Amino acid sequence: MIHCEGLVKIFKTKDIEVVALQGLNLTVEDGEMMAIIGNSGSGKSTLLNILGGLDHPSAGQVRVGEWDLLKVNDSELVQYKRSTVGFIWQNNARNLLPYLTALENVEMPMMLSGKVDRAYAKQLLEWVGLKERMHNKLQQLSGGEQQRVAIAIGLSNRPKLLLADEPTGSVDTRTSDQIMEIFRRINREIGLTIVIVTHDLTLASKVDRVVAIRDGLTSTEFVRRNPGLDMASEDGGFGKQGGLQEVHEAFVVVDRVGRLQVPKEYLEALGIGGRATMEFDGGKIVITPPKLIKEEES
Ligand SMILES: Nc1ncnc2c1ncn2[C@@H]1O[C@H](COP(=O)(O)OP(=O)(O)OP(=O)(O)O)[C@@H](O)[C@H]1O
Repeated sequence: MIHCEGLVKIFKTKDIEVVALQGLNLTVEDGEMMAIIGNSGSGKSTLLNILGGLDHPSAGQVRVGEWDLLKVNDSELVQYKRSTVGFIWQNNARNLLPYLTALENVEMPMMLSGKVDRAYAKQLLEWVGLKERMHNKLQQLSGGEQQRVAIAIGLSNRPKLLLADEPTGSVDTRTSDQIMEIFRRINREIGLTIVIVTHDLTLASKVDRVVAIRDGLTSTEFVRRNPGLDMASEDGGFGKQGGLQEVHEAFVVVDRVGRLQVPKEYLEALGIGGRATMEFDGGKIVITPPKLIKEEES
């Protein structure tokens, strides 16, 4: 579904350039539900905005389905956004219209794209657990319910890919669990590919694969040890404390030409700056601080 290779995004302002993505590689399979984690400023939203067609990449490759997002023109991009991708933001509910009902809010974007499908709008609200509340005005719904209306809207154009940026960032744990349950269901039942950006490791531990971004590059991948395990139980089947390392195996990402990212903490601990020594001992690759030439000579 998604294929990024060497993806670069540079933001240029008057006097500075920020390289937000520095040659990022990422592949997401059709029907996969995965999460992207990373510190603030690591490039997560930049990546999501590019995948959502909201921002243009600077260089590299980025394909979503049949679309080449580096090459699309403006009218193709409109088509891409209408036909392929759905978006959910942390504060999506803020963009809803308080004086319209939940159902009317879901129908609104359908109207803007020229085709209202009331039966589908109702089905979406049923999927997100708002069957009984679809005729209530938005202002009569709780924050969590409004976020679920926003999810229904994100699905209203029947996307093939759903992008969610901190979708549970401003809701309580119960609503957060409900939202993850909705994602899981639509992922299973209609095979929708879902990419979730989050800071929340508990949330991330509920998906099969988590990709960590550091400084605009994919650095580590966490793959679930037991993907067959039923995730429907309250704690995702992992115990309440199910952190990433407990549930997933961590792999460092090595790109096609052999580049990998060594965590800054490791480098600092060993005092490695611009250079290091690398040795292959037949079973391991060992990176050590460079030996001083003087030492070698003595
Ligand atoms: N429009 C912009 N103009 C200039 N710099 C930008 C712009 N958008 C993002 N950046 C910079 O790009 C880098 C990556 O930002 P991005 O928002 O993608 O990070 P993030 O991982 O989503 O962070 P957060 O978790 O805080 O949302 C940051 O250094 C940020 O300051």
